[in-house]
Amino acid sequence: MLDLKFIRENAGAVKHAVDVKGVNLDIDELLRLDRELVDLKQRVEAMQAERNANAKLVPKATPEERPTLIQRGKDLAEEIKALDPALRAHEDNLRQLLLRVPNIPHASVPVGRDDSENVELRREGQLPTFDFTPLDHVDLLEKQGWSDPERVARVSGSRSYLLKGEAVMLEMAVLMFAMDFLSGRGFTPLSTTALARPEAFVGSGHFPGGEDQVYKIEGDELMLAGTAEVPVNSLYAGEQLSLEQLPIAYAAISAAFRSEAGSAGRDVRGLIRVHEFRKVEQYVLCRADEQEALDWFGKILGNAEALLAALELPYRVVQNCTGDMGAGKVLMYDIETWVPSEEKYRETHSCSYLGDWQARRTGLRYRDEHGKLVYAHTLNNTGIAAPRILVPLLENHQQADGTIRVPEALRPYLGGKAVLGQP
Ligand SMILES: Nc1ncnc2c1ncn2[C@@H]1O[C@H](COS(=O)(=O)NC(=O)[C@@H](N)CO)[C@@H](O)[C@H]1O
Repeated sequence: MLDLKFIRENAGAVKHAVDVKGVNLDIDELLRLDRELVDLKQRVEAMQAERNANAKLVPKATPEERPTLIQRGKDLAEEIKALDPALRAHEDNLRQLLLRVPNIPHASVPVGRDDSENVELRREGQLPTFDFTPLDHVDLLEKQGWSDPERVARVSGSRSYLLKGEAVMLEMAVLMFAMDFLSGRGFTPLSTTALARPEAFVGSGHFPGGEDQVYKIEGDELMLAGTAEVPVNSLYAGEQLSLEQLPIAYAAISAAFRSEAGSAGRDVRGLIRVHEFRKVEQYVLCRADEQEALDWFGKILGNAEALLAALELPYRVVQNCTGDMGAGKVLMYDIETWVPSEEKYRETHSCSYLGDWQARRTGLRYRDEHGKLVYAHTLNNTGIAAPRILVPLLENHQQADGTIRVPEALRPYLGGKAVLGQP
């Protein structure tokens, strides 16, 4: 959400953001509604002023004048009350529109319609060469008896997954490694629920618009978040944080649930796109200072890159174009990790800076050095998401006999093993 004053004074920039982000919103309609609401509020204030002035006359009035004055006071009270529904309706309509206003993209963001126009910034790591025919992750899991896709599909349908044996230890090892790594870099570990109230989805910016991605619970207002970003972003909603409490930096591990509505037919095989997964999420809440926030952007991006480097996985960093960054982002980079079986880089991390757009809709404020209440800036990036990360992990480190070489960094989490699986 942007400041209404900012929208009034920068309608052109906001309309440009609406246009380049492909948001379906009429800013002129919003500004018209805003003006109507201002007029309505001024009318009510004028009537209240008249009513107050009128009330002061009553004690000084003569017995003849008093009834008229008292009646006038009652009439004014009725007229003010009669305007209430219109005032409330206008405020609600305006808020609904404000929640849809996109953030202004950073000057460096390439204008584009969709992910095909994202810009590759750099590639890191050597692509693997195999002197044998490599298997894809589904066949590797099958070969090692680490999966049971038919049985789990019978119980839990498509986009479900079950890991068995050492693949389970690998999944937990990579998540624990990420938590260890991030807490070593000053991120406070959190283990959070994925359950959250609808307001938390509004606060993060997933609502309005992303309702169809979220699993709801019959008869319960709580919903299942697709990322710990949703509950974590609302932990401090409505509080007045102190400067001493900032910056807040969390490494939050949670389950993540996604309906993947609209993804029919995409990535239906294997572990890339499932309904429930686990994610270690990097979340930062800092002062409303773009330079400090951009430094944090570099840190959380760098953390993810360092994790991938430690896992000895080749990847590339892309900058998301305006059409593939979502309404709330100022700046967004995806990290895509090499998947040999597809001979493609596939997204494994998504790093975002949202300015005060989330803070404004969540109510995340702090008292600055002048004692002024200021909306904070927020950022987030994936630390590690499993099982998706297992796809490049298994495929890049597979050996000719179908066993998996364990990257050095993970060995301490796997009892020192250098290889997983049986030849
Ligand atoms: N359906 C899914 N199945 C498995 N992994 C997924 C799924 N959806 C997303 N992920 C993983 O979660 C990561 C982050 O998801 S995201 O929507 O791109 N971004 C966020 O959720 C942000 N909060 C940053 O983590 C993705 O890069 C991917 O690695």
